[in-house]
Amino acid sequence: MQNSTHWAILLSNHVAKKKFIDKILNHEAPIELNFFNNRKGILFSDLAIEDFIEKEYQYDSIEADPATKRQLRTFSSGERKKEFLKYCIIQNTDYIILDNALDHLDYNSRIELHIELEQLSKKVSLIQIINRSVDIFPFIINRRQILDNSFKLIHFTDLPAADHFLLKSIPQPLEKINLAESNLVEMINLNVSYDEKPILKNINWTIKNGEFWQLIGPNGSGKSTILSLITGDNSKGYGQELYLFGRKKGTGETIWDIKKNIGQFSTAMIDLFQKSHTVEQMILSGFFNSVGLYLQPSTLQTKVMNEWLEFLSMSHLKKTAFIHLSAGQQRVIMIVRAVLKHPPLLILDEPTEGLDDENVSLVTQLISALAKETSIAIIFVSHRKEDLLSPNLIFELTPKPTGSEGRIKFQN
Ligand SMILES: Nc1ncnc2c1ncn2[C@@H]1O[C@H](COP(=O)(O)OP(=O)(O)OP(=O)(O)O)[C@@H](O)[C@H]1O
Repeated sequence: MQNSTHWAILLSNHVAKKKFIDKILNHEAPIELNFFNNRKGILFSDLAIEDFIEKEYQYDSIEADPATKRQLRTFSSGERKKEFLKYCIIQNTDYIILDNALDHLDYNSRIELHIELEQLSKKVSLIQIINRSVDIFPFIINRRQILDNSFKLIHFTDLPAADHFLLKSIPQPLEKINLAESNLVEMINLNVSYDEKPILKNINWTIKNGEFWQLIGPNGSGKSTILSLITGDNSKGYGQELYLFGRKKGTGETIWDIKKNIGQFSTAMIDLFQKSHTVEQMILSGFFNSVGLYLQPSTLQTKVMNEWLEFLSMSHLKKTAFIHLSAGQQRVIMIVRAVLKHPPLLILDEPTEGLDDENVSLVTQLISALAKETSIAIIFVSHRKEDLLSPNLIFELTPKPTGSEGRIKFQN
């Protein structure tokens, strides 16, 4: 297989990625890629993985790797990628489209996948679709970028990251949530196992007011599990030394007693919203903790919403449908929705995954401003080190056969 059959294509978030990928798979690739038009391909992407999980669930079957005796949904997000790649390889297609293959993978898994794909490139053509230029595999020499839905392939240039906002101060909340406790979360010797498989072992972690944490750990080390304990969504916290906002878990609190103190963002949350809502409706719904705006906002609430839009230099987009925003703008609006009330704790689960360089800059500037200008404690979960973000503390999970151990890796 000649190297000339491998392509890296950098897509801006303005490009309708699915449509572009479907064109290639349906033998309608643009001229430069017409090598693929009479060949059979398969898509390796998060969406393809989700479809696969749906199929396994529907038929109660194990399709990806029968040897594991486990359905794909029972794996962590990183583990799922590895399993699904094995499945793609055994389908023996002429080419594989790798859609943001490195997203959600930890550092070592990225290196492993890189080596594996370089080997694989000797047997099968690869089309790497990426949003971030740093992710391009060095062994792929054909590099192009696409900036809009004309799907025109142009030669690759580095786009400068733009400064978007931050000329003003973060808008203040209507009321401050005052907590007597400075320890927002306290875990003492916390253990979690699933079906007798130990996941977390003797975790000791205290999160205080205003701290900016990054939570790291390899795929499957238990990051999502820890977050679900903090948000009150995981029942494994009962009967353990887990204190959330000054109260021991399982002492008669409601889920709302916990959740009212937390703002949360994960990419999966975007799917919960009707995208036809306008930007202002999306932000205002944060006052009512509703998925959509069903109550009339007060004058003061509207004033705060306007202040946020001004802060973001997005006032002109107020009446725009959320769906028409760029992916980065959508995330910024979702994060604003989560922090309107300046909750004591903000949880950001991989907020930059899938974004292009320009939108990463937009989102990281907002997070950085929240960390610097407010007393909101932040837990930022990411496998990437973002240049614009400087968490004060890093909590690292290290997998062991007896369950992941946790430690503070960095403190400044
Ligand atoms: N409901 C469940 N039943 C059985 N096993 C589970 C369940 N939820 C998670 N696990 C397992 O617990 C381990 C930790 O998963 P978790 O999703 O917390 O890891 P993670 O660090 O967030 O991974 P990633 O970086 O890949 O997202 C994994 O081995 C996963 O397969």
